[in-house]
Amino acid sequence: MIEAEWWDYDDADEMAEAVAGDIGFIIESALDARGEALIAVPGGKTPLPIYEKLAQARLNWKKVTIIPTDDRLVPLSDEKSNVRAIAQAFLPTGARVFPITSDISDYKLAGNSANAKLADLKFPLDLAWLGVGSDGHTASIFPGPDLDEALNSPKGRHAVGVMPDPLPPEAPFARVTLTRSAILSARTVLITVTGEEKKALLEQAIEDGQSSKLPIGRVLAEAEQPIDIHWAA
Ligand SMILES: O=C1O[C@H](COP(=O)(O)O)[C@@H](O)[C@H](O)[C@H]1O
Repeated sequence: MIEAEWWDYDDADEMAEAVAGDIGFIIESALDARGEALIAVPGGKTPLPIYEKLAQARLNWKKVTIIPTDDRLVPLSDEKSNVRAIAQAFLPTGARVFPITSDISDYKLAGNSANAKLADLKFPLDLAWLGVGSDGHTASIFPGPDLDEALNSPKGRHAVGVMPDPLPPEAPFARVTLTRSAILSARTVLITVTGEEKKALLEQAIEDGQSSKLPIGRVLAEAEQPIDIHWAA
């Protein structure tokens, strides 16, 4: 049974303020408890105003490592690169922004390389912050030949390479993504979405649970922790 708590806002600005406050608190608690924080943040467009607010928080950013939940296999200079937007927002704070892609075009090898890079970090994540695509993907867990590996890789396998099928028109690239086990081992899991369409999709995915056809439903179905879902119209 998925335990989800919804937080509704009138607009994206109000949501950005509230979510940045919550994430700031999560980071501060991790710094107090362990002296460092490791968080994964989504790419795409929805999180951009939240990055901006969060980057204004007064935190000991030098002890914070930020990784993308997933990335597109494009050069770091490409505006579709998730880590590029994360770096633009957070490098000025002094945080460590950790790319999970490299210059490897074979997506399976790129996934292995991301997994090897992530072995240098201290999991579990303090936060897995997820977005949801209008097709129901989350991170870069998509329908296609790699769905099973992304969902069912064993504990300790943090990342895999994926080829979405169909390719999403807004960013038609092979990807690397955190696995479901890496996401769900996080101390906190938080979702941000906007718009009525994604709200309805997420409600249906939660209701369907294990039998959901959508990656977000399949990920959440295995969650043992309560999930906070922040939604703005
Ligand atoms: O391609 C991606 O899409 C999802 C959703 O992005 P959004 O702009 O529709 O919120 C995102 O969470 C993921 O990280 C990204 O690679």
